[in-house]
Amino acid sequence: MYQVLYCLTDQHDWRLVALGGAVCLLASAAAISLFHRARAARGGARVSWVALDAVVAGSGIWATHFIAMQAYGPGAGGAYNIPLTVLSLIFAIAVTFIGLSISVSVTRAGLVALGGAVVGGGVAAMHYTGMMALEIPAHIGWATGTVTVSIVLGIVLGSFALVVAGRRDSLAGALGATVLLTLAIVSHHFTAMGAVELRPDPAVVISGLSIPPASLSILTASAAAAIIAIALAAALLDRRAKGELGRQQVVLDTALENMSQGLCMFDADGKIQLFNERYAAMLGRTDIPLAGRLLVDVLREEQAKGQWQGDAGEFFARLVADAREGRTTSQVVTRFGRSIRVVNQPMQGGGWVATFEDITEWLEAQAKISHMARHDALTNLPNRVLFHEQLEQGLRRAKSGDQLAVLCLDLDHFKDINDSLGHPIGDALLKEVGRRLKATVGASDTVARLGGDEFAVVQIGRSEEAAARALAGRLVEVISAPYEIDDHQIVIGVSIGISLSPQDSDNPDELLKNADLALYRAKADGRGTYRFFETGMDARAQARRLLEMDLRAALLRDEFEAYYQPIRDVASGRVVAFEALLRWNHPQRGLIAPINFIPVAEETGLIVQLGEFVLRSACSDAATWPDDVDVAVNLSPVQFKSPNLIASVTDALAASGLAARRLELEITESVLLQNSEATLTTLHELRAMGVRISLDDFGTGYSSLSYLRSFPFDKIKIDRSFVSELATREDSMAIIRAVTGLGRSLGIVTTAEGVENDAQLELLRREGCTQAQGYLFSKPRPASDVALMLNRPRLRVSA
Ligand SMILES: Nc1nc2c(ncn2[C@@H]2O[C@@H]3COP(=O)(O)O[C@H]4[C@@H](O)[C@H](n5cnc6c(=O)[nH]c(N)nc65)O[C@@H]4COP(=O)(O)O[C@H]3[C@H]2O)c(=O)[nH]1
Repeated sequence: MYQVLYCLTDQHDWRLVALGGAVCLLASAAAISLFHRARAARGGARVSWVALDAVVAGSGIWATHFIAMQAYGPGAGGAYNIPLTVLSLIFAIAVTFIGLSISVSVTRAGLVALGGAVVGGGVAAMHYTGMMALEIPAHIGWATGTVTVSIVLGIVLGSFALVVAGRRDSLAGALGATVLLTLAIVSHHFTAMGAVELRPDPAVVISGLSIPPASLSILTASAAAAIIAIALAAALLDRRAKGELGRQQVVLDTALENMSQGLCMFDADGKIQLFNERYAAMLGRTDIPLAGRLLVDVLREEQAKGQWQGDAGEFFARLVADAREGRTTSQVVTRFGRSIRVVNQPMQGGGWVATFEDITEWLEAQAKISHMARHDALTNLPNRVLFHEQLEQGLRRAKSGDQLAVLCLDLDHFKDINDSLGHPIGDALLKEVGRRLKATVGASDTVARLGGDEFAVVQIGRSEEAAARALAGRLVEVISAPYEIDDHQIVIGVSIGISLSPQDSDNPDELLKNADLALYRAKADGRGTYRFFETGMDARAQARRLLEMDLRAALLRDEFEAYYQPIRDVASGRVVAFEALLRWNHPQRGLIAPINFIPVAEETGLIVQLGEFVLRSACSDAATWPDDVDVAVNLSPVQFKSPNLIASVTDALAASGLAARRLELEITESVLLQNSEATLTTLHELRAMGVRISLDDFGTGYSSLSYLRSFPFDKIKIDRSFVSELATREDSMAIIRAVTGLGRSLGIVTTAEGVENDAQLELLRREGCTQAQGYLFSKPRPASDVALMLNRPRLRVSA
């Protein structure tokens, strides 16, 4: 130590030492700056930066050494061997290049230090080669211990210098590293110089291949100038790079702050490295310091404020572990009433980026879409899709003991309301029906609208027939109560079909189908009622479907024919008219009576075509009869719903040339039951054409008498059930008496149907009945038999 101090103070020119130190500091600063650039670069660019760095550092070490040697008094008389001087420069640059290459490409502090040690070794290699180049008239000896210390100093301080430089690219880091590298070079040099032991020997000859100190001064000055130039260029480049970096930073900041998502970047330890304001705002972390903090500390702080629940440590550890194992995780969390989707994406080299997206509106829209897909828009009741799911769910529960009933509901003649009062009223009615249904069923039952005027109910947990029956009865009653919609009083009935689980099936589709079949039955049985599913309904429905297909084919194949039954004047016995009765000449089944196909024809609408056929046939047949013989044709209620009725009557009359007064149309009370306003208008129009209107099957309805007031009928036809019971039931006699009396006083013709014997005819004559019709005179017969029926008073031959 003393030796080194002595060497410094007594053997060196301080001004030159200061100059060497300055050159060394400058070169170190440039070297560290270039080291940072090299670390930031990749591939070929990095190699170039390292090479430049090695040239600057190597030249700096070399220049420092030779400037310091100028300051070394004992060496003043000597010269420098050229090859060794050059070799020392090559050593300085080459070894530094190796050391820098190591430190630049690694992150582990140990390896960075190794690179620094190599650089320190380079300083020593340069120094001792440079000393070997010194040629003075003396022998140079070395104090081994001091030599070792000088090498260790260079290596250790060199390591420190690069470790500090590698830690971070900051001004403080750069300054620290510069000082350490300068110290490494300077301390090595002067310690090594302290190890020199000169033994003067004038016999030592200076070789011819040496450079005099004056020339070396020029060389070292050039090297120093080159270093300064390179240092300036590096500083400039550094500045430009920093400027570019700054601009990129601004762009990045702008992008980050204008993102609709929140973003936060964490390092491998879970420390917050970067975040945007949206992140802080979304998670309510605007008043908490975030930058550089461990996420777990932030969470704990929030927890203390009551803004975060859970085990912060465990949550944090899981996040760090997921990132370490390269797992991308995603979850939806709720913060301040908002739903936020968080995605944690691991980064290469450790750490993760978390993005936060507010998906509240998106989730709401999703929920709305899913609601719309499973609910009916008008009534907001579950639709067929959801109903099916609920039914399945109910059945699953039923399997564990509970039982259930499916009720299918259909509003009676809803189409009439829609057609006559308009769709807005129809819609309002459906809504109200839905509301009433919901209000009537039990809390655990479900109501759905399956479409149109079809509703369904699942009664859960109570499958006994009695419970389903009670509910169905209640529903019929509740739905049938009058509705007040937009100043319209509406009355509508409902038909209900019921199937039970597990009795009828435990399969949702089958239960629905069975309830539907039962509904079909309820409708066929007169509507406004409910029916339970029974085995065999399926077969009946199947038979109906076959019949429907058969009917359509029969229409095309012309298998229908009008038969005629005479109607006689009771007083004179004269045939005054014939009633047209439809028959189906089935190729396999023979002659089929209307009771077997008219209901299906009415349900399917085929009755309109059939009715037109009968009208045409009856009119053209009647046109061939005597002028005083009329023809009566039955009209179905369904035909009154068709807008073509008036036109088809007009056409039939026109085509046949039959006088309208000879045509009699028979309608039943059920025609007047439906949309009476429109029906009455049609009836009046027909009447205005000269056609006569009869009220058929009188006495079988609920308020036959009241219908007589609603329209001025030309004829009342007393139902054959009263005639057949004339002799046995007094009330039948009383009814016939009342009807004939009523007819007389109103000036309406009365016709008794189903007269089968003389006794009945005699009683009817006594009561003043105008006309009679029945097997007593003839069964319905084909048109070809009309002449026969006109000429013979009684024709018992059956048809
Ligand atoms: N037991 C008994 N029955 C008698 C007697 N006299 C007549 N009948 C039957 O009573 C029915 C009278 O016709 P309806 O009441 O209008 O009842 C008709 C009518 O409502 C309907 N119908 C028949 N043809 C047509 C048609 O062309 N169009 C429409 N819409 N309905 C028709 O089918 C019903 C049944 O017709 P049919 O089977 O031909 O039955 C006829 C006739 O054969 C009798 O003395 N004893």
